[in-house]
Amino acid sequence: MYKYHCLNPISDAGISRFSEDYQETALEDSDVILVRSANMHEMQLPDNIKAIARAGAGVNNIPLDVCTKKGVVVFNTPGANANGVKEMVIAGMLLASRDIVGGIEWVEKQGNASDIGKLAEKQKKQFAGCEISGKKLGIIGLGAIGVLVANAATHLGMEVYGYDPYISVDAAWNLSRTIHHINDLETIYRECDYITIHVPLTDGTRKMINEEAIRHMKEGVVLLNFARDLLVDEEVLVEALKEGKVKKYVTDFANPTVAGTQGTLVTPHLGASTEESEDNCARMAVQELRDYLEHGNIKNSVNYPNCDGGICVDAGRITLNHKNIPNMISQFAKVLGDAGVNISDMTNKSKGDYAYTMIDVSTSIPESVVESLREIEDVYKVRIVKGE
Ligand SMILES: NC(=O)c1ccc[n+]([C@@H]2O[C@H](COP(=O)([O-])OP(=O)(O)OC[C@H]3O[C@@H](n4cnc5c(N)ncnc54)[C@H](O)[C@@H]3O)[C@@H](O)[C@H]2O)c1
Ligand SMILES: O=C(O)CC[C@@H](O)C(=O)O
Repeated sequence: MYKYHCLNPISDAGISRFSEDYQETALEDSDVILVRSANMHEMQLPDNIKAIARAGAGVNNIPLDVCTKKGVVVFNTPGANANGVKEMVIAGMLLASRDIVGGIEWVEKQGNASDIGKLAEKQKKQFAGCEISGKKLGIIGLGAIGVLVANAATHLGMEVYGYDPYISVDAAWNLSRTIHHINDLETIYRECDYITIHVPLTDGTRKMINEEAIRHMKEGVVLLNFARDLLVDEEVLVEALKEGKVKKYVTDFANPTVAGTQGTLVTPHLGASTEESEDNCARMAVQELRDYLEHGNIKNSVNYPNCDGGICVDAGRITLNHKNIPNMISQFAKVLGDAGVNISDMTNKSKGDYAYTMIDVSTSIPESVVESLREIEDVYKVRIVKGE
């Protein structure tokens, strides 16, 4: 029986894909964790945890270093909620361009006034705005969301400038040919009427929209942030809103600095809150966990390499999460050889400083072998996937 624990509500479209061999349990008893935005940084991770699946894209709520050194594989669900966010970004650009919200509120205030139609015609000019068609949109980060926003904005008549020095081949293939590929952020800042940011929050991207960046932007620019609030120096941004340098700040992250501040349009982290996105993320997350628990396969991990050994057809399968340093494989082979365990297949993959080894064997695996493998320095986790 495998055991899972959910730190946030996870769509039943995914949970229902756990077979009868799975049971929801308390954190301390579980093998794997499903999470959305719950902050895990202060959490004590029980030793039995083997994997965490983030039903979403951003993993800044998960202590990756701690997990990696405990041999805990962290998955996310790339692209599964990208369409939901894309639609919010388009809505954000429209809401920032025309005072639709102000207009709706005005009508609500009139109640059932009999002359409301006449009044509306008189008052409507205060809610007028501009169209997005023909304007320049700068997109920072051309991943799953950035590409969808770029293509949709192009179809809405915008001229799109895209910046992503690390763009993946897949993303590049999916990008409309009409998009200007920009190699420096200054061009985006100088040229664009709307700028939207779609990069992960890391030490390298924290506060990338700072005083200097804003200084280079066009007067009256609209800034959209559906990625993470800490990407923007919001203290500086609020000043820029007061001065009119930035016309509107559309953000999906409510916090005391921006909530209720003049010039902001703030939503409560709604980007991925659609039935479709929640279902897609949950389905992908559960699939990743099952493939890892049942077969030892890794797909879409942010801290360990992809590894696909399919279904084990031999007597046993052992997996090891370890440091990516010389002499590890020979130590594993020696332990198995000394115990008379024959290796029938072996895969070793690495990602940066960390590696994952999958060994299929043609005989059963004695407990003493597992213990010896665990004793090897810089081995973080040893798992018998099959053949105990
Ligand atoms: N508001 C929401 O509900 C919501 C939903 C999904 C994702 N997000 C946030 O949006 C982020 C992006 O999501 P995604 O699905 O597009 O992720 P993704 O991984 O598909 O794309 C991120 C892109 O950013 C690029 N990048 C990284 N550093 C960069 C830099 N310094 N400059 C320019 N580009 C850089 C990467 O090369 C990649 O192409 C997530 O990390 C998450 O924080 C928010
Ligand atoms: O789970 C959510 O609602 C938000 C997800 C989003 O922030 C993400 O990074 O994918």
